[in-house]
Amino acid sequence: MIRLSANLGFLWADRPLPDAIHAAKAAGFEAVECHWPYGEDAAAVARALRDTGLPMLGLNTAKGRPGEFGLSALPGRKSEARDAIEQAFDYGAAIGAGAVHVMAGVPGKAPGAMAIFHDNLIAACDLAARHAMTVLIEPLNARDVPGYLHVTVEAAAAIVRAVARPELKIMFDCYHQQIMGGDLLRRFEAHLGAIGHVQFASVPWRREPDEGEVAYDRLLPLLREAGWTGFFGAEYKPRGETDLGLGWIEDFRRR
Ligand SMILES: O=C(O)C(=O)[C@H](O)CO
Ligand SMILES: [Mg+2]
Repeated sequence: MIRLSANLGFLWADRPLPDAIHAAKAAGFEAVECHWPYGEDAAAVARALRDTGLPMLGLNTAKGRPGEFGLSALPGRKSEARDAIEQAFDYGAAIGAGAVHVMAGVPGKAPGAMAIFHDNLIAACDLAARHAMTVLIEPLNARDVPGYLHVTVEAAAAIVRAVARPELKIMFDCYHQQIMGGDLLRRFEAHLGAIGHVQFASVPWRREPDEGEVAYDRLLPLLREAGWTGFFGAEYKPRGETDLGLGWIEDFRRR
């Protein structure tokens, strides 16, 4: 059985987060995840999670200034990066989230960026160990986010190996990795042991998974057969009202 998580950074994004959590429950999702919930009252979010029984899988560290996509690999921004990591763990712990996605940012060719990211990931892993949470890093495709520190699952896996902490895992977003070379099943299998979450959306439009070049109704069962036992995060930008585009769920569940 495919277990689905609703990414509330995109789905029902026009609603306050507690309302979006209830909408996800009503639509049949079994978990939720979010992007940057910091403007929302954590107690209200925690209450909605309790009332619906949905786990909150994760949240992102702050993006920084417009266009930055994170702070954790940027030279000269250490205190902001550490504040963003602490903020994510504080908020995540308050709502019982499972993971923090530490966003690296777009250092381009800045010297030392990888070493800076490494140090910040160690700090994040220390917090994760204290809160029994996971740290995720997510390779983002180079077309949408030019200059992002790591754009392929292979690059993310090299970082995971170098940091060598059990708390650190990869967010394998099929949308980004299809754009960065495809061959999704084989690349997923090669890195399964290092993967901590999976997301999906149509390619190239990043909309509902019932369109585009990837047959997710077939791919997700194959990822499960390959050994993935976790949730699949629906992280797409709805074509219109979120509720009107959910027909794909029924089809996927039959698989
Ligand atoms: O963009 C993505 O794919 C993500 O999962 C992150 O939350 C960053 O927006
Ligand atoms: Mg993603």
